[in-house]
Amino acid sequence: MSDYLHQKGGLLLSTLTESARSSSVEIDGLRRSFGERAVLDGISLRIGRGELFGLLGPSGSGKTTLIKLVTGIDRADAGEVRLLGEKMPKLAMLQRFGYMAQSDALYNELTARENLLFFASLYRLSGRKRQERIEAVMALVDLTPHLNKPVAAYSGGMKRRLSLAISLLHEPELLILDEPTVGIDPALRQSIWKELAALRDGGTTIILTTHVMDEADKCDRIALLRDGRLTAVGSPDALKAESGTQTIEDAFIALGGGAQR
Ligand SMILES: Nc1ncnc2c1ncn2[C@@H]1O[C@H](COP(=O)(O)OP(=O)(O)OP(=O)(O)O)[C@@H](O)[C@H]1O
Repeated sequence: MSDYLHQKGGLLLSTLTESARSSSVEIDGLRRSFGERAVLDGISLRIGRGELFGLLGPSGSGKTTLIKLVTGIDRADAGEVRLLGEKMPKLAMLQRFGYMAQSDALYNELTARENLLFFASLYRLSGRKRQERIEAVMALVDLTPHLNKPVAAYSGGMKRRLSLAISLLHEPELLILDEPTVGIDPALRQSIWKELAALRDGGTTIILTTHVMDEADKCDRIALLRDGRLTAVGSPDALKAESGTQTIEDAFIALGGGAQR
């Protein structure tokens, strides 16, 4: 009997470690209400390591609320989030993921370089490595000539690009991006998507929200959030097949992605 329990325990443990190893993001039974309204009404989801995962939903469906719970910025009323096997919220996890909020969290009175230096110190980057990373991320978002400008003089799109650069600064193994390409020109948007795909190919897990359907099509899997629940989760092709549609936009509408109730 004890052998049996030992074996069963071992099996359970190895299943749990396997799932922790293969999932970057584990969300279980997440609920969040504002007043009477349940914005998230029992969300459960697994996002695998090295997956590029898109979160879609009509405006007001709770995408940002979910992202804030995943990062640990906001607390759920019920349910649990684990990032890279660690229960959130956990301060030490800030080193391990990159986060780009929907509204830019930048110091306007400082230059871009000073903003990057501030975040580099939070991520304990210093010396040559810090310099290399600052140069690399500013080149990536096409802001190198504007490194020494105060952020107050940046346009909205430039601020978005700087926020993206900051989220990438410490080469995190997990990237959480809330509408990363809003206000960014098509050419630069394409190069940012190439970089996101390259990061994913290198093993980085990426979760992002988007309203842009051709971006959703580039994700490995997408989830559709509506009325507090995930109404569909799968690869773009699987969701098109499931809804009998040819485009992700039609699939989005067919699967209940129209305006919120
Ligand atoms: N702190 C808060 N207090 C009260 N209501 C909130 C709060 N944060 C979000 N909400 C409400 O929760 C709902 C979901 O908001 P959320 O920003 O998560 O939606 P979203 O899907 O990200 O929308 P969008 O696509 O327009 O960015 C909205 O009705 C919003 O007004």
